[in-house]
Parts: sequence; structure tokens; C-alpha cells
Amino acid sequence: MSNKGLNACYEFRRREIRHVVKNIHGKIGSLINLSEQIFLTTFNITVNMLWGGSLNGEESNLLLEFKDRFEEFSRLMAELNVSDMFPVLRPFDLQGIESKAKKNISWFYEFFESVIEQRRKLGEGPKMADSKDFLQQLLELNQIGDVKTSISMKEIKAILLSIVTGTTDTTFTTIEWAMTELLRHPDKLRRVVEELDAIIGDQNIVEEFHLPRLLYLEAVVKETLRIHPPAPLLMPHMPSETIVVAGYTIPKNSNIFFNVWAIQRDTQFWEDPLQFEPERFLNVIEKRNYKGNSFDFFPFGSERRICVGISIAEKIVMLVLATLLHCFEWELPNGQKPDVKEKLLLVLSKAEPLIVVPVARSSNSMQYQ
Ligand code: HEM
Repeated sequence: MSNKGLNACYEFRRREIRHVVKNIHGKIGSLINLSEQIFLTTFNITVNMLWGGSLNGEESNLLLEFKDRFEEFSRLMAELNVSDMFPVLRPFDLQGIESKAKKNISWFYEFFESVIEQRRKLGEGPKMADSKDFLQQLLELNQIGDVKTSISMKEIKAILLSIVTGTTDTTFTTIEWAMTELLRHPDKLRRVVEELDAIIGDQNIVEEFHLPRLLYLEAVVKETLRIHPPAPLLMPHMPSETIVVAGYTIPKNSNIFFNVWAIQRDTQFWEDPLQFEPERFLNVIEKRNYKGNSFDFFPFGSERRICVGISIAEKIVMLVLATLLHCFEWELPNGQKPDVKEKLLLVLSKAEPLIVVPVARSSNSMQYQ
């Protein structure tokens, strides 16, 4: 999505953020599963931008089913499959991984079919400033007679699935880890809140135009992506020719994984690498950006296959985090620190959900009602 398109759908992001603040506000003082709230928000922001819809209220059961199915699908994708080692066994699907994955994909595709059907009945759908939403653009590509540029309905569903999953899970897990690290490091949390109070104040809500001025929060997000990169091995890469790199021969068509998780924790590049220290990004902002031009920090990959969603990811992560921290203080049950146990499915996420008690920063959170 172009910058113009991204800005055009800001209203959708804003609406979802207000919705989550209202939701959490209703639970002040009680234990909540913050991970679930963050997932709900990132999912709804994504689908809002794609087709102007969201799943709230009674429909949130459907959202939770989506989350469960997606988790199962991720687990299946991450499971060791003997057919990958012995392709001759593939037709037998000995562990049933392929058939279970296909069942999940059918469920996702049926879900998208109902969204498309609804769109067909309603016409063009909500307008974002002067541009059409993403689903409308895909449907128009489907109508084109030219075989070279036209896309099939199956391709539309596959694109929707990869964007919903690629956006929701990566941004969700980044926000969850950032909140976890801040709750483990009260001094860093205090610095974020001081910055928010200085730049946003208590009479305004966080808006996207504030984000470029939140330099400490940006450093927090970078430090989170350094220690907890959502895609720790990036995507598999495959050279089209045999090449020699640093004296090692890499045969054509081999599967190559870059262990960015290990590189970003390597003492050769990082002092005290296991320490959560956002300050390290304040001094070298020019060098350590998301462009993948520094091979000690590249959570979005690099070069030709670099993530295409960097700008949108930055906006979602910063906006949600800034809002959660501007509106509420967060207490932990029995004063315990949240743990940092990881689980690797399609993304590297927190093994246990973040369970916390929201406390209103009164004047701030009222601005969002
Ligand atoms: C914090 C959030 C995100 C992280 C950490 C992340 C990370 C990555 C990584 C590591 C890759 C593979 C790069 C490589 O192997 O060299 C990738 C690819 C991709 N990402 Fe993201 N991503 C994020 C958010 C998003 C969002 C919001 C979108 C939605 C538009 C998106 C869409 C994609 C697509 C389409 C690709 C495949 C690009 C290609 O193969 O050419 N990502 N991402």
C-alpha cells in the first residue's frame, strides 16, 4: 500500500484504537488478558484496512475462532514433517499435517468468501478519503479481461490470507513483547511515559502525526525487534545459481535460513546483548534503521525480498503501544514480573499470554471516549 493509501485509511486504525481503549476502560482494576486485546486490535486494524470491516461484540467469537485456527495452522507449519526430509513419502501424508493444514485453509477461504459475498451485495464498500479499499482493488483486478493482469478468486483469497496473517501476527507479537519488556524494566517504562506526557499531554489523544516525535518509544520498538524478532529465521531464501560466499559454496536451489535472532544477540556486534537497552538505538539512529543495510540488525530482512509492510507495521506498533501507555498504567498480579519464555510457530511469540491489571490515567483515557 502506498503512503497515500496508508494515510487514507488512518481513520480505520483510529477507530479500532478507540474501541480497544473503551473496552479496556470497562475492565479497569480487574485482571485482563492483554495479549488477547492486542491480537483483537491488530486483527481488526488489518481487516478494517483491507475491507472496512472488523469483528467486535458478538462477532468477537468468530475472531477468537480465527485466532485458534491461525495458531493451529502456524503450529502445523512449524511441525517437523518427515515428508520434507523424504519427499517420496509426501503422497502418504504420514503425520496428517497436510490434510489438517488444508482443512484450516478451507475454513479461512470460506470466511473470505463470505466477506467477498457481502461486498458484492453492498457495492463498493467504505471509501477511504479518495481511494478504494484493498479488497475493492483486488476485485477490480479480477474483473479485468486481460489474462496477464487479471487475478483469480483463488488468488484473491490467498493474498487476503497472507496479508491478514502476515500483518496481524507480526505486529501483535512485537507489541506483546514490547509491553512485556517495559513491564520488566520500570525505569524504561517511566521514560516512555514521560515522553508521551511531554509530547501528547493529558488533553489530547495519541495521533499518528505525533509518532515521528516519539524517539524513545521508537528506540523501544527497535530494541524489542532486536531481542525478539518475530521472524527469527526470516523467510527461506533459495539461490538461483551456485554461489560462493565468504569461501563457502552454496549450491543452486538450496534452502537458506538467516538466523537473525542469533545475529541480533551476538556479542561480536552488541554489547551486553541480552540486556533490554533501548538507549543503544538513540545514539546510532542513522545506522540502525529498518532498511536492512546493516547486517547486525535486520528484523524485516534485506534487499529484494525485504518486508513490504515496514511502514504500516511501524505505524500500527507505535500507535497501539503509545495509546496503551498513554491511557493506562499496568499492574502485574502479585507484583510478579512477566516471563520471557518464547514459543516458535510461524512467528516467535511469547509462550504465555500477558495477564495484567489496567489502571486508568484518568484524564488521558477519558479523551478517547
Ligand atoms: C513487525 C512487523 C513485521 C515484521 C517483523 C516483518 C518481517 C518480515 C520478514 C523478516 C520478511 C522476510 C524478509 C526476508 O526473508 O528477507 C517479511 C516479508 C514480508 N512481509 Fe513482513 N513483517 C512485518 C509486518 C508486515 C506487514 C504489516 C505486512 C503487510 C503488508 C507484511 C508483509 C510482508 C510480505 C508481503 C512479505 C514478503 C515479501 C517478499 O517475499 O517479497 N509484513 N516480513
